[in-house]
Amino acid sequence: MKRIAIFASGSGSNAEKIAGYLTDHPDIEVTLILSNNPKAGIIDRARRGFGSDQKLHVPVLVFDRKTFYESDRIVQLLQKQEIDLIVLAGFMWLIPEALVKAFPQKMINIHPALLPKYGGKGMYGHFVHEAVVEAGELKSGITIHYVNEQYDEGNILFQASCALEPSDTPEDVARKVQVLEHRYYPEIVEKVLLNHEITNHE
Ligand SMILES: Nc1nc2c(c(=O)[nH]1)N[C@@H](CN(C=O)c1ccc(C(=O)N[C@@H](CCC(=O)O)C(=O)O)cc1)CN2
Ligand SMILES: NCC(=O)N[C@@H]1O[C@H](COP(=O)([O-])[O-])[C@@H](O)[C@H]1O
Repeated sequence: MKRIAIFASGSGSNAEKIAGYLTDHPDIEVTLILSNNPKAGIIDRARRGFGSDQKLHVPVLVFDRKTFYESDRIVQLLQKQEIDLIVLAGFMWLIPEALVKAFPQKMINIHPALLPKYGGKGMYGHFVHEAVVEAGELKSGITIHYVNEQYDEGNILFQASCALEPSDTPEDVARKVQVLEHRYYPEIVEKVLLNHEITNHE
């Protein structure tokens, strides 16, 4: 059984889609959800349960900055739980080097733009879509990549794009990008764990 830990800071719609997609999967389970935000929406989603019958209940761990950056508690916990893949799904802090090195090529992230453009520090959530609109881009999309020590610079696994209209607002872009996220992230997580081939949908 392959075991996944999901990190999320906010609403958790991607985490929920992944957990729902993998409910009753014969070879993969979502073992733990972790968040740096005690008010994150993912906490309520986990409390309600995942899957069509909301019967999948996944433990949630909330941690603070001191624990995350000044202790090895999170690394120790993930190693003890024999996590095979760490999935960042709207996690908003920099993963420290110790955690990156403890899980080499075993940590992926989804970014709501076509990297390498519109990535790096400060590029998260609506800031990304505002920059895309400001630049007059006529397409955006998603990038799923391995995580290294820097923001958004890990090897790219998958990209999918969507067309934009000149009249699109950042909110319109966010909606179009979220459709791609929910469509592809669960499948890419599964393919990474099962070593299945991944092809782009640009
Ligand atoms: N070591 C890594 N850590 C993280 C990565 C990564 O690629 N390597 N990806 C991010 C996710 N992300 C974009 O996909 C991202 C998230 C947040 C930020 C950012 O600028 N954060 C702010 C703090 C925001 C907050 O406290 O709410 C900041 O660092 O000032 C950039 C990119 C997850 N971690
Ligand atoms: N740079 C990181 C970043 O901006 N990540 C983005 O945060 C959102 C989380 O939504 P969710 O909480 O509903 O899954 C997603 O759009 C994800 O791509």
